[in-house]
Amino acid sequence: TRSTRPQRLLNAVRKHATRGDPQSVISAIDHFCRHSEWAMNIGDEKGSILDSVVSELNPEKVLELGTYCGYSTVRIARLLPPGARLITLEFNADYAAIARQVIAWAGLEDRVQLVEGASEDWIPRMKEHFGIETFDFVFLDHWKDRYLPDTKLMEDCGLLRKGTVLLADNVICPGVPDYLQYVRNSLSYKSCYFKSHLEYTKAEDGLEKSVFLG
Ligand SMILES: O=C(NC/C=C/[C@H]1O[C@@H](Sc2ccncc2)[C@H](O)[C@@H]1O)c1cc([N+](=O)[O-])cc(O)c1O
Ligand SMILES: [Mg+2]
Repeated sequence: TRSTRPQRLLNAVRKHATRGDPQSVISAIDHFCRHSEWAMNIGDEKGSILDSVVSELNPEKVLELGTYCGYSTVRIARLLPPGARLITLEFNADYAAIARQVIAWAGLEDRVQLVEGASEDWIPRMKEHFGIETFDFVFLDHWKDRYLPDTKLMEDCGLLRKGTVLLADNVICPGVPDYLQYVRNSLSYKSCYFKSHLEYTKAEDGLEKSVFLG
């Protein structure tokens, strides 16, 4: 049977990246997506914005919604101190299997916990199952119609604290209008837009950074 695009992306990582070198994994995926096959990773341009937000925050507890092949998981985890933890939720078992190998190739498995399942099922279980009190940073990059309900669910489950930062991918393309309207008008958030481009293209896209005010 034909290989899948995530499998071909993993092959490119194994072929061109150095084990234990996260930057080489990032570069191998970006090269594959620019020159071989487009894939829905955040990419290098928006990825640099993600890097600057994470570096400024130095979060201990991170949640990522939507692992896909693990590209942004590697981008975030490579910037975390060894004691920090990144929990990443992925619904699709095939994507999860690829992402585990990408994360391992980067040598970051010690600070990443990939959980298979749906965010709506796992968000309510973060406290009792993972011993998480609150998250310092949340990266949203999963199904676009889940950004808003999952944000409200995180609020209701007490997983956000004063100062928690939410960073949402694709707020222009494909777009998340209901989520944008909410974080930009709610008195519980201070929100700002980082204009950029859709990964590996010239189309406009951007990231929305929203600080929870409690
Ligand atoms: O559709 C997009 N992303 C949806 C991503 C979804 C990812 O999250 C889980 S779903 C899940 C994971 C966890 N919990 C519940 C559901 C899917 O299995 C996939 O791995 C997208 C599309 C474009 N584009 O240009 O079309 C560009 C992008 O940057 C995108 O992120
Ligand atoms: Mg995205």
